[in-house]
Parts: sequence; structure tokens; C-alpha cells
Amino acid sequence: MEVTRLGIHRDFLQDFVRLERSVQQKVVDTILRFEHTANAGARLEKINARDSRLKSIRIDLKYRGIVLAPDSGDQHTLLRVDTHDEAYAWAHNRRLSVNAATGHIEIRDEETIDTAIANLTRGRPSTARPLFGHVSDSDLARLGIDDQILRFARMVTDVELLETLAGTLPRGQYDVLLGLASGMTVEEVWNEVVGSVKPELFDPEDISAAVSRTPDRIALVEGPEELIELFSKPFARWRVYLHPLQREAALRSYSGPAQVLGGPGTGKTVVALHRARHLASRGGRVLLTTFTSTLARSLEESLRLLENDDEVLSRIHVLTVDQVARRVLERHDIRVGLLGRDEEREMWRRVVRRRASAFGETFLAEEWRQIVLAQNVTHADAYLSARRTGRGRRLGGVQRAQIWRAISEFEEQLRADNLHTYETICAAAAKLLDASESKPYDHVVVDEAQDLHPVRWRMLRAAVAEGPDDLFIAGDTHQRIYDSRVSLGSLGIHVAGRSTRLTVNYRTTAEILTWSCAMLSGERIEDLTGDPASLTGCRSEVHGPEPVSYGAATRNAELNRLVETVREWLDAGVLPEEIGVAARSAPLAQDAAAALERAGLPVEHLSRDRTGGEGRVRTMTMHRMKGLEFRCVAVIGAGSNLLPLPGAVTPLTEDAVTHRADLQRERCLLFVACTRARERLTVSWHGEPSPFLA
Ligand SMILES: Nc1ncnc2c1ncn2[C@@H]1O[C@H](COP(=O)(O)OP(=O)(O)OP(=O)(O)O)[C@@H](O)[C@H]1O
Repeated sequence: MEVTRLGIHRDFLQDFVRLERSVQQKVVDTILRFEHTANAGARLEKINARDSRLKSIRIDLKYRGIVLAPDSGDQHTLLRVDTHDEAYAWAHNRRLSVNAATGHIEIRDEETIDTAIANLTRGRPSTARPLFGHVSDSDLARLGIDDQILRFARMVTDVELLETLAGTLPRGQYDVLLGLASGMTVEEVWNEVVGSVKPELFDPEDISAAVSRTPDRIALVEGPEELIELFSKPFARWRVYLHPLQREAALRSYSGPAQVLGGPGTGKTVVALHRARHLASRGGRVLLTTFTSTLARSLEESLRLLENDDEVLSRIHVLTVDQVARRVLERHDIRVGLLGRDEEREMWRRVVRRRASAFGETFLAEEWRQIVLAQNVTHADAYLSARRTGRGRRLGGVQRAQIWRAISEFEEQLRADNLHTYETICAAAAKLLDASESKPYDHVVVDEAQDLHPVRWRMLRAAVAEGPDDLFIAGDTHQRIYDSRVSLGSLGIHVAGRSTRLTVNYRTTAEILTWSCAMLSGERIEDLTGDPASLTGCRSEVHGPEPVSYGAATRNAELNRLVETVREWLDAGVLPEEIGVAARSAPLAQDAAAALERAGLPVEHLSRDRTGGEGRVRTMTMHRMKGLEFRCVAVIGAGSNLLPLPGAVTPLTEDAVTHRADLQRERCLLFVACTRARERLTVSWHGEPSPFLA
């Protein structure tokens, strides 16, 4: 029997999660029945809609689905499900069209746009400057703006009106206008929003072809299992709906190392996951790696959502970079002891005491990490002439010689005791891999790349032979929260011409994103290649309440208010595990957990080994927030007493350059914590607010 296929529109999944379970089941049954009924399209009901291709399908007495039924062909798409009246009202004024630039399908509320144009024509003051006065009609047409939207665009004078019509305008064209309004050039919009498709003429009437060209919005599901899977994990929409730029970045063949960059929540991790699966499904041995174990665990879980085939999965190793290094040493039967940070500090202290060094243990440890290890300096001459970019204190030759002797003594001690730090394990592994002809991996995919120290990069570089599709790097230097500044070029990793920048944020509301980005405006941040990094054009399609910020008189008062806020969220139906509470210091986060627990709320404090169970609010340090996301986030302790954390910032008098870098890192940490929120964000403090909130 000929099967009629029913595509599923992305927006429909949002409707789906709001439906009661019993209705959800009926939706699934209706779709399956539809697909297995001969000439099913003929059974759809005509409705009173502007666009005759919109028809209705009966779910039960109360609910209806709105289906796009093309004039020819049997490719149908389910667009919405709602109660009878709501569904019909939605369909009444909608019209479908094919975007002239991308060939993608688009839906608009035609009447509301006409009304907006009429109101603007009547009410516009003669002095108001048109928002798109600087862009010609032909450029707008090239970007896919059609006649109705052009008339609208010519009347708009402020971006807020544009944003209020987000759900009304055809999505692709809305994105173009928003990109232009946020300062992107026509070329940037062409490359980053339209998706650098080849210009061609699309048949505006061929809806079926347009549907198949729109995989980021419409999923064509193969068979009932895939359908049920899609519905059972509706929040994992990224598995099927990729932005054209995400798809291109993930599936392309590259002649060498490539990178994907973009602000928070733009889907870099999603691209890294799709990339790893793509390379493994072609038979390659893939390393999917990141810095922290929390993130590696979350990558592993997501990968299992994306891929079921055990054979493909077996070709992807998900490990932290440090785990990779240890495995390399183990494979060579090398056993080493690990020196913790506190023990390392003690060892430096002993060196300082023995040598009566004028340089303190913090300075020496940093000099060792940032210069000696980063540049792989192995003898005195190399250290005497090493470039010390990023280190503020100038050193003369005699001072350098003294420092080198202290560092040599420290390294000698490590060797004598067979002790290693995480970094020296990586350095040793890099050496072993460099010397070996056969490499453990065909492809290395790195997520959260901004936090890797140069020794970790050297090891990753050595883990894969140089060549096509060797390294794929996802990261955002605005989210750098550890002390690892690195320029990929200096490590021989060149990504020029193989870089994709993502700008659509899928996680956070526009309100939370704008509020958080303001915190970084004015900061000079470089990307991984050393060019200035920018959040320009970074935007969200979703709207919600403004973030709430407030100060309390005391620590206890702040925690009491936190308890109230969390209780309100829970009462509003947010699940406990969808709430994250973050503080700069672990003790404050633990105190928050204790306060919530005393109030009878289910809570768990996350640490290295505790990943958080279901049914519990999660408290954690800001560092642990990285890479995670929550519906609601409360950032606490954002006062001048705790943020920047005094002990984490080098005094200005000691080293001005490091002082500035430390402050920037603390600011980025707050930025990371705030951008984990999907819907709601509160930021609180006791005493004076942090200077970062000014
Ligand atoms: N094409 C997409 N469609 C729907 N949701 C998406 C898409 N791409 C990403 N997402 C969702 O957006 C959120 C953020 O994605 P992801 O974690 O990959 O972003 P990121 O750029 O790595 O973020 P960060 O840098 O802040 O950690 C996730 O919930 C993800 O499922």
C-alpha cells in the first residue's frame, strides 16, 4: 500500500509537550492511522482559511490538528494541534509561501502583517528614521524578503516592533530583518542567516519540494518507531532539526582543522555531537573530548540520544582530555602518581623556602604553567628568550635565571618522586604520541575548547594525523573560565576558511540573553585564533520575563528569599531538577542547599562525583554550571564581597596584566552562570552588588 507521509513541524513539538498525556497518545494514533490509510489526504477536512492548502484533521471530540496538504503530491505536514476553536483561529489568517532565497517553506499571519503596515502608514511621525533605510530593495530581495514583508520593512522604525511581530512574520525573513537590525551587513546576513545557499530560482508553488528543503523546521519521520521516539523526547529537538549552518558545519568535509564558534546556547555542542556521529558512521575512530568530567558525561548521554547503533557508538570515545592522556600512559605501561593542587602548592613553597626566592609560590607556579609548560620550554636558554605575552611583570636576565633555577628544582623533584600534575601527564602523553607512527584516532572533536591549556592542545594534535577532517573544534571564548589563553595558530592548528559562526540561541530567552550579554559589553575578548571575538548578531527567537536582580541586607536574608523564589517556581509547575542554583564559592552553594533542605524542599549539591538525581533542585558552583542548562536559574552571592572572588584575583600591584585577565575571567564566570537559564533568571547578592552588575 502507498504510504502517505506526514512531516512534523518543529513548532508542533512545543504544542505537543503542553498536551495532556491522553491527548498526546491520540495524536500519535491519528498520525499513524493517517500514514497507513490509502489516499489519506482526501480525508482531511476543508476549513475556512485564507490558504486553501491548510486543512484540519480530527484528533478527538475536542482537539484538531492543522495539516499542510499540498495541491499535488502526498507530502503532508502537521503544523499544529490545539482545541478546535484555537486551531481554526490560528489557521484562519495564515498563508504558506516558499522563501525566494532559501527555497524553504514559510508561514505568516497575513492579516496581522497587513494591519501592522496600515497602522504604521497612518501613525508614523515624519521625522522617524526607517530601520532598514541603509539596505536597498534589491539587497532585501536577494535575502529573500518578498513584497508584503518589503512593504512592512520600509515602514518599520524600531527593532522592538519587529520583535513583537516575531510569531507573525515568516521566520526566515524575520531572521534576515533582525540580523540587519542588529548591525550585521548584507553579506553577513547572507552567510550567517540565509545559510550561504547557492542562488537559484525556486518554484513558489511547489510546496512539497519546499518541505523537503526545510529539514531544520520539518522532520520527515521514517516509520512509527522514529515518530514515537521523536515525541518521547520532545526537548531533544536538536536531534532532528538543525539550522542550515549547523548541518553544514557538522556534515561538511574539511581539508584540515575546522571550528564552530558562537555565543552561549547557539548549538555548538549539538554540532559537535552530530559531527562525531557523522565521522563515526563513515567508519572513522573518533575522539569526542572536553575539559571537565561533568561535561564528558553529558556528551555521552546526548550521544546516546542521537545514535542507537552500537557499532557506530563503539567507534566514538567520549573522554576528558586528561583521561585520554592517562590512557596513553597506561598503554605504555607507565604508572605515575598524581600531584593535587594543594600538594603542588606545598612543593612550590618548599622550593621558595630552600632557595630563599624573591618570587612567591603563586608567581612561580603560574610562570611554570603559562610559559614553561605552555611553550614546552625544556632548557635555560629557551626560557631566557621565551616570549612572556600575557604575563605583566617584566623580568631582567638575572631574574629569569633565578626563576629558571627554581622551576628546574621543582621539575627535578617531580621526576625524583615520579609525580605528575594533570598538565605534565598531557605533556608526557603528547611526547609518546608524537613519537608514534600509528595514531589512536582518525578524528578528534573538541567541545568547550576555550578552556584547554596549550599542553592539552599539543596532546590532542598528536593524537590524530594531520589531514582532512582531523580536528573539529567547538568553543566560545566569552565563556572562558579557566586560565588557559591559547592561540591555535601558535600550536600549528590553522582553521582559516574552515570556521562557522552560529548566532541563533536556542536555549535562552531574548530577555535573559540581552541582559547577560550587556555584562560583557566593553570587554576585549579574543577568539581562539587571536582575532577579536564578538557577540554581535547573537539572538534568541523566544521571549519571556525579564531577569530579576535584587540585593538583601544579610546572607541569611538572601537565602530566605532564595527559598521563596524556588518555592514559587515549583508551585508554578517547574520540576525540581529543572532548577539550578549557582554561587561563586562552594560553601555558599552548600549553604543554599542546606537552607532549601531546611525548608523541606528536595535538593542536592552537585560535586565532582555527584551528578544530581531526578526530582531534586541542584545547587552548585558557577564553574560546575558550565555546559549545563536549567529552565530556572538563581545566581546567588553576586555581591562585591564575593564577585570577583578576592582570592582569585592577582593584586594590581603584583601584576597588572594578570590582574585584568583574572577580573575578566570572573566576569565571564558570571556570564556563563546566567546564560544557563532557559526561561527564568534571578541574580541576588547581600551587601553591595558586584561591580560586574553595574
Ligand atoms: N537546531 C536546534 N533546534 C532546536 N534546539 C537546538 C538546536 N540546536 C541547539 N539546540 C538546543 O539549544 C540548547 C543549547 O545547545 P548547545 O548546548 O549545543 O549550545 P552551545 O553553543 O554548546 O552552548 P554553550 O556554549 O552555552 O554551552 C540545547 O538545549 C540544545 O538542545
